[in-house]
Amino acid sequence: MESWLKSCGAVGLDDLELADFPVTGRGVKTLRRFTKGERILTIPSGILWTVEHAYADPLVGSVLRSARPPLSVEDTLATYILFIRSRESGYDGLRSHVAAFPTSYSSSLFFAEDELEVCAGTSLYTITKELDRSIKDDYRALVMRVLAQRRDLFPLDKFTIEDVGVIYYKWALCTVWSRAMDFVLPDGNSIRLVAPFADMVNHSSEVEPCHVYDASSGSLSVLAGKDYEAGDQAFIYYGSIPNSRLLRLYGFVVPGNSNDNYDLVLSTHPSAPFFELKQKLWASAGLDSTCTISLTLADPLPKNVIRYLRIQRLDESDFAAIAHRQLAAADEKINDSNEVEVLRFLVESFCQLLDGFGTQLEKLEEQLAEGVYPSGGNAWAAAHVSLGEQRVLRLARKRAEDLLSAAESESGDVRGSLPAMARCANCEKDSAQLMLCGRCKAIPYCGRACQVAHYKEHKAICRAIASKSGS
Ligand SMILES: C[S@@+](CC[C@H](N)C(=O)[O-])C[C@H]1O[C@@H](n2cnc3c(N)ncnc32)[C@H](O)[C@@H]1O
Repeated sequence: MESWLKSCGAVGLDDLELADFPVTGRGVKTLRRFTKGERILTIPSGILWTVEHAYADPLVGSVLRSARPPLSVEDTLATYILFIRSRESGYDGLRSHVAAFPTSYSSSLFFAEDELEVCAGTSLYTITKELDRSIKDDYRALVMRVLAQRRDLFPLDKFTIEDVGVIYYKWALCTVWSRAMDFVLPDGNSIRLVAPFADMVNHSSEVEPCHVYDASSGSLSVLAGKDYEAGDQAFIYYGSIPNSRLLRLYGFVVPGNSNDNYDLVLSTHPSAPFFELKQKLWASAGLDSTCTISLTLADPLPKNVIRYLRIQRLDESDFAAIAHRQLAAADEKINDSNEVEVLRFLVESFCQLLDGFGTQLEKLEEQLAEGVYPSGGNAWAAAHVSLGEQRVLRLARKRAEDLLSAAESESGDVRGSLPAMARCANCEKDSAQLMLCGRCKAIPYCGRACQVAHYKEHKAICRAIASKSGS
């Protein structure tokens, strides 16, 4: 591959070589000192893998171009890679690059059931399962749209025998996910490319972003993201990516990843009361009736979550009261009861989400410390994804609990003392004989039967309040 790259004008290969390193596996070794910012490697336009290059291919270009509906960028690249891989002659340079791709990947897509189970409750768990299903459908659609149209270019034994084909297709997708680089062009469009040899450079969060695409020449360069001594591994920065995404796309995790997050999906059914009015309010607050908000370690409870819920939980009397004023950003609380309701709902929701994790945070930490999951293995990586998401959610819950305490004391709705004429939380009957839940001492019931009937709904918030008050 190196001689092909040099003959095509690649610059920098004499000062670099491929080598095996602990943790990252194969990577690029520097053979001399480099100062931060210095150019290490340039791969010229002609030998990059892009959609344009695939479209320009004399054999397969027109097939890819004419697919209807058009193929996605990743399907175009994956199909082109599969096509090159299947050639027995010609395309020597590209074939030498394909021959250097890993033969298997450690993306969560390839995890055994019990390995994936370790991160049950995470977004990775759900997405991986969905992806596994959708890849089979996508492959069938690809066969119909492209592969079966030209058996001469896509031979049956390598492409269209269902099980074999799906395995090849998954491999090609993982190749694109783990090796492609994305850039925004000066005209605002974006480009996804795979650059031979530059795609051998591993990720480190300790280097500055240092791979650049020159739109005028169409070449890809890697600069030194820090100072290197001869013999050091050269790195690039793949991006601020949480472990869930790293594991799905690249097949590795960074323990204690500061980019870990939890994608909170907020949605409201269109049959909900006042849905259209609420939809307008969400739009004026820059939100949508269904939105995904990323909770992060740095900002575990973004304002948009509360903005969304303030609007979602407006009732008839709120609408009457706010009709005369603009509720544009929902930045300020709407009224005391709405605020308390929003925050109680949030605390409860976070408790339920946390309850949904297959293995709780403390248990995972204990298992990792005891070496239950072999370091660097699939289950170990899945455990780190779960840890990251649970840590973010716990911070979010704590933030919501603190806000709830403040809102309750402001509104006079302080837990622990029964307001006059309070109602049973289950049957909502007024009663002078109400008793409080013995554990959280916050929620009133008219009797044991109602307390038992309400337990399923109550248990999450009960646990949260009780753990906060130490009972
Ligand atoms: C762009 S390729 C880099 C070259 C790759 N190591 C190879 O041998 O082809 C990306 C893949 O390298 C590995 N990798 C990159 N950075 C890593 C890191 N910091 N820790 C562990 N594996 C890493 C992952 O397998 C990832 O999918």
